[in-house]
Amino acid sequence: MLVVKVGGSAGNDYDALCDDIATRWQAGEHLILVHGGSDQTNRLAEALGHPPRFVTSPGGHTSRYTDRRTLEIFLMATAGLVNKQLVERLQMRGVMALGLSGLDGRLLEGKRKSTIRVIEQGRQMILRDDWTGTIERVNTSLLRMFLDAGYLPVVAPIACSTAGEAVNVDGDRAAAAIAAAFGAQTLLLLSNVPGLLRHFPDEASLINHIPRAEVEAYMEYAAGRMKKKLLGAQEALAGGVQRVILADARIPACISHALAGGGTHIA
Ligand SMILES: Nc1ncnc2c1ncn2[C@@H]1O[C@H](COP(=O)(O)OP(=O)(O)OP(=O)(O)O)[C@@H](O)[C@H]1O
Repeated sequence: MLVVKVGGSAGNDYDALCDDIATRWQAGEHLILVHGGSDQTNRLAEALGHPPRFVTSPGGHTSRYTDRRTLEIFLMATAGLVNKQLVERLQMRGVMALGLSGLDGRLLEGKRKSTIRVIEQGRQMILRDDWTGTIERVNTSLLRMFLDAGYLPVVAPIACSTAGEAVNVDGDRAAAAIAAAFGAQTLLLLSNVPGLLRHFPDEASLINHIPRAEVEAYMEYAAGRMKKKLLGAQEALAGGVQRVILADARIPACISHALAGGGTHIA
């Protein structure tokens, strides 16, 4: 089983990705696709007059502040447009793709954090009306049912809280939870960079290999949301996934390229 997560930031080539997926799927490979939606969420938020706001936790992780209106915009853009654009591309290539969010059938279940601690202008603050969460359970039997029936699940990173609310969850960590729940051999985190760069944005400084026990030490090279990818990698490996690859989704045959040694391999 291969779990692939493609980012939603600008620059990724979804057509090339779907070409590669279709070839692999038609050759009989089982895979699950998870995706992000940052760029479309930002555009829609601007268009609707509710611009995005990013906050930094005391631990240094950056995330989208998700008040109720932002959650609704995130649902429209990510579970709506991005999810259906991927499903459409896969269907056009003959793949029986099925779009879902983690809310549907409690595919991804977890805890909502209704308040979050953030650092703003050097001061710690508490923000309320937050609709983000962390995943605690993956409904593997539902995903397995679709896979066994010949469907390729395309999953948007929204989870269902224990109380049944929709919550925004991180896409990389959602993919990690799914990969761990399935005991996947490989988790592929594709985005608009070649992998972890020692000197971002210098692409010649790509780090090819990170020993699994040393991920923490490499956090110092990751700024902003790249930290979440390393965190997701750590969670996947701790959950039994054999290797995590951070690789480029802007190039043709991006999955094959990554599996053949491209990107940053963590194992
Ligand atoms: N050391 C680094 N190496 C590579 N990228 C880095 C590094 N530090 C920070 N980054 C940033 O991380 C970004 C990738 O994370 P980002 O969250 O934007 O991707 P994404 O997976 O497309 O998002 P989403 O799934 O939320 O839509 C890169 O575009 C880059 O700006």
